[in-house]
Amino acid sequence: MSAHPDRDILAEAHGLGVFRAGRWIIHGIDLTVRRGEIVTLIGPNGSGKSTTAKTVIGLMAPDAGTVHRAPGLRIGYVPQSLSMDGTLPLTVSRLLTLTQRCPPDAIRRALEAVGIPHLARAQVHSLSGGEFQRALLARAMLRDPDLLVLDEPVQGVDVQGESALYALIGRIRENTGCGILLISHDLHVVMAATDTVVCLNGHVSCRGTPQAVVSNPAYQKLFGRAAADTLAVYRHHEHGHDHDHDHDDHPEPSTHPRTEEAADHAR
Ligand SMILES: Nc1ncnc2c1ncn2[C@@H]1O[C@H](COP(=O)(O)OP(=O)(O)OP(=O)(O)O)[C@@H](O)[C@H]1O
Repeated sequence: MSAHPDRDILAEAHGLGVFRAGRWIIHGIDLTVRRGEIVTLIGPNGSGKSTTAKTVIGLMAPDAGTVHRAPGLRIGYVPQSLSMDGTLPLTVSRLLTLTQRCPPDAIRRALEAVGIPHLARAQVHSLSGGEFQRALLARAMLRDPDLLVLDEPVQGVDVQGESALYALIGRIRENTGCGILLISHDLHVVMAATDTVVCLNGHVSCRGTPQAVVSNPAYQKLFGRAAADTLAVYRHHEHGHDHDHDHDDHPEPSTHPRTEEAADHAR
């Protein structure tokens, strides 16, 4: 973390609330993403992860609270789903330039960065799930974002592919210094790759480092059996990697290792 943490803030939300169809689908959410930090929103289906992310980046207007974004902030966003007509001929290169103009060299570099330079001319509908997610990531990176927002980036990807994608996301953070807001409802893989986990259930149930969150009763209550499994996996993971982490080859988490329980006033 730099000596000027406030200058590193890319986006910050206070007391965020979104009211739809007669109810608060999220409320009272505080969230900060800093340069070089990976923040992961986890929570069950319908817990408000996508709504929170969309509000933070300005795609949705909040009905309560405030959002501050750094002036001139460049955002790369990979939405949860992208409906595409499978019959439409569309190459990967063209997918990358549908909504933005960029030179062939930039396309090549973006595809290289996500490990699929050989697929530039492939048809999008022929890609595997993992290749498609990588292509979407390349598309978001073409904007040279300060803040990369990835809504369920590993959906449709097998377990091995998942780890590879999270490793890639970690490398993107290290190589570009961007901040990353990740959304996920899977637990252990994403948590290991994260600085700060925010556990949502309409409101913030708990937050902190992955270590702090997995031990938090609010997290365990929200995820039940899956939480216990994560705890076991995470401890195993941590233990298994202790010796590697003696050398300072991983950046320190960029937020304080705190665990915070919000008042449980949901709904
Ligand atoms: N425009 C809307 N009008 C009414 N309800 C909405 C609207 N948008 C979202 N919701 C509801 O708000 C809740 C939160 O939705 P959101 O997509 O943010 O959840 P999520 O945590 O991302 O879920 P998932 O894990 O299933 O992707 C859901 O119950 C959803 O049905």
